[in-house]
Order: sequence, then structure tokens, then C-alpha cells
Amino acid sequence: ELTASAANALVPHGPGVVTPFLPPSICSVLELIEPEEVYSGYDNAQPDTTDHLLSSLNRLAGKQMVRMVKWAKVLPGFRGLPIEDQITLIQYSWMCLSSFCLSWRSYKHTNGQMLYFAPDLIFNEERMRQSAMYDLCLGMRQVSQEFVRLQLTYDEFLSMKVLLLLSTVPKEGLKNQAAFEEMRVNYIKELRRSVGKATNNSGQTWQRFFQLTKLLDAMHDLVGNLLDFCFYTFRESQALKVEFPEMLVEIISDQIPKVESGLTHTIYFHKK
Ligand SMILES: Cc1noc(COc2cccc(F)c2F)c1-c1ccc(CNS(=O)(=O)C2(C)CC2)cc1
Repeated sequence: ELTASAANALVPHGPGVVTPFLPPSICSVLELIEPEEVYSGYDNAQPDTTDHLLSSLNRLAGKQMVRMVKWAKVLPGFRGLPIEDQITLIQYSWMCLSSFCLSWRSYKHTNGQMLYFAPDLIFNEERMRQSAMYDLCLGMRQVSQEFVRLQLTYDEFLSMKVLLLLSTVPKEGLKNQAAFEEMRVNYIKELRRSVGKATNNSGQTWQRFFQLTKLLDAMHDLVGNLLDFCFYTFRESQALKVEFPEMLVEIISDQIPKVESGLTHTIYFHKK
């Protein structure tokens, strides 16, 4: 029994047959808006010195940030937030998002063996050591290997990534906290749907949902250490001869005082 409104959503499709017009699913929109992979432009002719590797990572991060902002602006629900909240959420979560995408690329392209920063910038053990970030790289590789163990699906990855964008907020709250919370709940439901698809809605669904939310919580601990390293490198960039592109300088110099004065709050799924 179709209601009047549903009836007019029916699009006549050939003689006598009507096919209901359904809006695109959230996960199909997430797949559509996912940015293309970016090249770092790494100069392999130059020696793998620490400053050359880190400056190349920064140039790559700057390119990724341009695409990340474009992605957020077309992300369902995000544009409905006040512009100040949009800027805050991207500023607080950019390292987390960047790292999560790195884990996905490393999982997809190297089965979690190496860190696939870009098609032309892949870190093996040697480069991890050379980068002065060996432990951080190992931590990122562990996340990537967890994706392998779980055989994370693309739809699970995409909804988890949105949840990371919505996981670090100002302690005093956002301008429109209610709109933020509604968006976050919708993407938790989206993750639940993706997990249901991955487990054929078997009894494993809740166990897998538990595992994936544990993985999201673990990202924050690793990213905290990455940010410490980032802030240190940023402050010493002259002495260390590590270049930062304008896009990163803007974000990092705005983010440092807020993080270091404890104004940010990370939302965890599970108690410590
Ligand atoms: C690009 C890119 N693809 O993933 C990531 C994040 O993940 C990691 C980045 C480095 C080591 C790791 F082990 C990571 F997991 C980036 C990225 C690169 C540079 C910066 C800012 N520069 S920085 O100061 O933090 C630094 C790292 C150059 C020293 C921020 C993100």
C-alpha cells in the first residue's frame, strides 16, 4: 500500500512497469567522492636523507589536504554544519584521516608489508629507519596489518574514515553540537550497515563492529604520537631543513596552541 508521497516518487519505467526511485545510498556517495591517489613527486635521484624524505612527505600531505577539504565539503551532512565547526573538525582530525588512508593504501597495495604513502613514495624498513620515524612507521604498519587480518572492506573503511573526521572536538563543544551528534550517529549506523554486509548479517556482526570500533580508538593513540613528532619537526623545521607547504603551516600553527592547551577532546567508543 503506497502512500501518496511514495507513489509520486515512483518513476514510470517502460509500459506498465514502475520502478521505485531510491536516493543513492550513503556508501555509494562515499565511494563516489573518495579522492584519487596523489603522487608525491619524490626525486629518487636524490639520496634518501631524512630531510629529503620528510620534506617530500610534507609536500604530499599538503596535496592530500587540498583533496581532503574538497572531500569534506561534499560529504553528506558535513555542509549542514556551521563553517566554524567544519574548519575545527578538519583541523583536529587531518593527521588521523591522513594516517587512516595511509593504512588503507598500504593494506591494498602491499598487503600491510610497507607504507604506501604514494605510488612514487613507498617506505620499506630501510626508509622507515632513514625517516627518523621508525617506531611511528611500525605503528602505522601494524594498523595496516590489522586491516589484512580483518579483511577490511572498502565500505567499512569509508564509514570509519568519516567517524574519524567526527572524533576530535573542542572540549567546550562545537557551535552546533546537536547537528554534529546527529551526523555522527548517522555514520555509526552507516558503519553498522557496512559491517552487516561484510558479515552477511550473521552472528559475527556485533563482534566485528566491536573490533572495528576498537581499531578506531587505537588510531587516536598512534596519531597522538605522530602529532607530537609533527609539532616538534614543525618547530625545528629550519634547523632540521624540513620544508612545510603553506597548507600545512596554516593548519599546524593553528592546531598547536589548541592541542597543547588541552582544548581538544577525543571521543572514544570504548573505555580505556
Ligand atoms: C602524506 C602522508 N600520508 O600519511 C601520512 C600520515 O601518516 C604518517 C606520516 C609519517 C609517518 C608515519 F608513520 C605516518 F603514519 C602523511 C603525512 C605526512 C606528513 C605530515 C606532516 N608532517 S610531519 O611533521 O608530521 C612528518 C611526518 C614529516 C615528519 C602529516 C601526514
